[in-house]
Amino acid sequence: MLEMRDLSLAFGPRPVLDGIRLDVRPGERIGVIGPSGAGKSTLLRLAAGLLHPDSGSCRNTFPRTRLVFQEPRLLPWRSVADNLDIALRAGGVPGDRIAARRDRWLARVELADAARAWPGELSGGMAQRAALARALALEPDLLLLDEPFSALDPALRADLGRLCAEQARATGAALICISHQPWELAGLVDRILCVAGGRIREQAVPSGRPDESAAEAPPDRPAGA
Ligand SMILES: Nc1ncnc2c1ncn2[C@@H]1O[C@H](COP(=O)(O)OP(=O)(O)OP(=O)(O)O)[C@@H](O)[C@H]1O
Repeated sequence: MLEMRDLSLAFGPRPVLDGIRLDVRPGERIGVIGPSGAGKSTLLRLAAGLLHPDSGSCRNTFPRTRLVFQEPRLLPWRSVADNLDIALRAGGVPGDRIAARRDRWLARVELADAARAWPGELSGGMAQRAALARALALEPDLLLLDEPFSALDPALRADLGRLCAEQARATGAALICISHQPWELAGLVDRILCVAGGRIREQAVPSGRPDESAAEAPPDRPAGA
């Protein structure tokens, strides 16, 4: 369970987040949208424990939280396989299970043939898939996605979004995914939060691309209510 209560955080004089209340329960899949600079990444970093609020509280009792960033952040001096192995070892996976787990996840993101490659030899999309495999292989129960697919082509973006949502459904993990395209979250999330002006508001989940459904609905109720 992730529980934010009256959470506020400022960088300088202006609060980025101001009096946030949010509950995320196991199995919930949440999209986060909002204008650039509104505080979406800050919200995820607070959830991951990388930042602490100035006031209020952020309580994360999910035992395994993983945050996937916009950039892959692979260790450049280790092979793709080693990048996963190191994370799995640090995550407490028993040594005799690491190779099988790593191979299964590299296959799921179609990188089985790139296991021995260096991160510098990968395309942007391949590197991002490796970073995602590294996160999912740890079987997180809270997966935080900070626009990790934004630089990828739309088809791959949709595939990887589906993979995350399927994995979350299969394992009962909670997922929070930032996106600049609300319609991309259709079918992947149960709730959408819009971050703006330091606050979050719940917003209807679109049913598909804008040409397939009505335009995104206006905010209708406060989040956490
Ligand atoms: N470590 C930091 N130090 C100072 N200011 C910061 C820091 N991190 C974020 N900010 C500021 O806080 C605000 C919110 O940043 P954040 O990255 O959370 O926005 P965002 O909604 O994720 O934006 P984008 O959609 O452009 O990624 C911005 O004005 C940013 O400049």
